[in-house]
Amino acid sequence: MPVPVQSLPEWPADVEAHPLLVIDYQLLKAGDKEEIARLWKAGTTLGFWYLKNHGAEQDFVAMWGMGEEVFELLLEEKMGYEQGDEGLSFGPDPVEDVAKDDALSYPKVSRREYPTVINDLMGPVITPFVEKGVDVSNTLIEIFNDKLGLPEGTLAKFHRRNDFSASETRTIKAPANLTPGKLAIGGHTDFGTLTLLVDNLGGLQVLPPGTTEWRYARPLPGHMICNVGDTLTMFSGGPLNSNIHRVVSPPPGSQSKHDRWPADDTILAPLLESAMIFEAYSKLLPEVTSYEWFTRRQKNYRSKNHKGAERWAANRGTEYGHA
Ligand SMILES: O=C(O)CCC(=O)C(=O)O
Ligand SMILES: [Fe+2]
Repeated sequence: MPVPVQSLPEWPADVEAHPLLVIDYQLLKAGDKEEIARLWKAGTTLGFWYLKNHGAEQDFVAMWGMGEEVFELLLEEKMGYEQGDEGLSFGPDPVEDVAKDDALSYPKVSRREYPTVINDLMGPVITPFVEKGVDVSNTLIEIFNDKLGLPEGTLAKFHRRNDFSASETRTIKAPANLTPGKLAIGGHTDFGTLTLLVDNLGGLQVLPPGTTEWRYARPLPGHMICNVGDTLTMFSGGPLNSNIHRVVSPPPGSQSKHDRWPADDTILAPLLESAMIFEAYSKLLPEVTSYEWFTRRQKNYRSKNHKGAERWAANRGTEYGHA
């Protein structure tokens, strides 16, 4: 039987973690200028921050439980719902991805079908998590819009709740007691506008800008870890930082004895409007739509599409400042 999240071992005292700014969602909602300035600082430096008081704390627990049920499915059953090699990642491979569009329209199918176990958990677990994720993302996006000096609603136009996008919720399992020193996920940047991450155990590491040492970003109970994705870096012309990160396994200390369950809600879509941003952006990156950006990266992850040594670069993001 899995150990309840509330009883998991705490972060080991002898393992150092990188401090992230803690941002209070309720203060952001209330328009608190200092908190908004701290969010901007987090977004333009490391590009990672904690978010507290977001109201989704119980949904975290439900999502981790959802992972446990789904990953008990036989592989053959899951492969019947495989994502394919065309560049979109909804479906099990070997993570469980559910499109935001399907979670919000359930029981109407918008993008694809899912195994019964997912359908059964859509209403009670997945849809409420996605609803909250979309609300949080849209609040953060509105603040960044303002701080970037864009006309009101500019970024929002590219993140309309009911417009199709590559936004999805993703659940990944890293089983307990893995061989130490392995990378669960290699160094990468995220595709989307924002990622909202809910980890039950450690493993996530960031490479702070201008340094060469990977540092743990430890999960804090009840907090999301939010990060800027490639799309927001591109929209902003550079200042909002989609920072490189990775996941090492197993989790540190006695946490290593437990299955690791990250779930995240990733939001993606395109933009370009303010003259200031446009100029900075055109120096940084050639013009590309979010669909092209996402599908290029996702497609080139797939082993069927590997073409020798150049495949690694083919699925990279903004790590090297170019597309
Ligand atoms: O598992 C984690 O903590 C991070 C996962 C991640 O980086 C991703 O899904 O893009
Ligand atoms: Fe990531």
